[in-house]
Amino acid sequence: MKITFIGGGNMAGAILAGLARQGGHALQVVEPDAAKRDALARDHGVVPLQTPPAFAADEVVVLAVKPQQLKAVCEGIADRLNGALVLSIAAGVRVEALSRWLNGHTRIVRIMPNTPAMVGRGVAGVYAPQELAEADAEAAETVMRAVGEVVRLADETGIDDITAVSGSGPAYVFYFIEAMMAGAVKQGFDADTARALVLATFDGAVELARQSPLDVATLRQNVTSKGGTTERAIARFDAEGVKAAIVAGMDDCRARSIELGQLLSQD
Ligand SMILES: NC(=O)C1=CN([C@@H]2O[C@H](COP(=O)(O)OP(=O)(O)OC[C@H]3O[C@@H](n4cnc5c(N)ncnc54)[C@H](OP(=O)(O)O)[C@@H]3O)[C@@H](O)[C@H]2O)C=CC1
Ligand SMILES: O=C(O)[C@@H]1CCC=N1
Repeated sequence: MKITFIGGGNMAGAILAGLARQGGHALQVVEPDAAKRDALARDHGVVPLQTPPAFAADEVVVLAVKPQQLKAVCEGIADRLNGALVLSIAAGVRVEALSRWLNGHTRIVRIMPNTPAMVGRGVAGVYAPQELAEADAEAAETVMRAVGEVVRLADETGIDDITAVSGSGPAYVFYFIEAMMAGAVKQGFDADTARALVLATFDGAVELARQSPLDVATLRQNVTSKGGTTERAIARFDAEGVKAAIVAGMDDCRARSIELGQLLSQD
């Protein structure tokens, strides 16, 4: 597949790294920042471009700029698409607005990826409007399957839902890792050892959760001996409302996705 990314930032870089590793694709990136462009060319063999080329109907264009940059980018490529399949990874912005900005273009699929795509362990939600040819939806899934798992979403609101879970989710996990590393350093470990201990703990716990027939709550209870040490830690987390704060933060994340869509789709 010939795939051109418009925007070569964090998320595009992660997907391009995965696609390049898989091989077999002709990859291009349009990115104003020369340093980012050159790094993608050097590290992943992506053809760097300063301005969008003319596309063809058998090509894929991935819109990978910030939601606030999307309208200008769409208007800039609308008359160069020539029927190409457009995949938007932007948070919030709905198909209806994209289509309007792209002069009525309808071959549009929305995707909510996440940055572990960089190491082939992403999770992406894919929403294709019902009117779209199934082959286009499958093409979008094929692109994302190169860098991880894919979940097909029946409704566009599913993109808001999945943004709160897996799209933004890696940041929640890194936040928890950061907190545990800070805690480990406080116990006296040097930063490198703290990092190694915490990452190994995450790795092991996730793998155990994946392989075990027990549910996650039971696995947690199995660590938590009555009157023991873990119980104290969890009691403090509960008293500080950690779990409730995470759930509320995810609600806020989803609400921001909807808000972004409403704010940016008005133009
Ligand atoms: N980061 C993430 O984990 C995820 C991000 N997304 C979505 O991906 C999109 C990109 O996010 P992210 O990668 O984090 O953002 P970045 O800011 O890292 O990437 C956007 C890139 O687009 C470049 N750009 C700006 N204007 C243009 C233009 N006219 N033509 C081409 N390139 C342009 C920017 O350059 P400059 O910096 O010079 O402006 C920047 O390098 C967003 O819409 C976001 O919602 C979705 C899922 C996860
Ligand atoms: O924070 C954001 O807006 C983007 C979308 C999902 C992850 N990062």
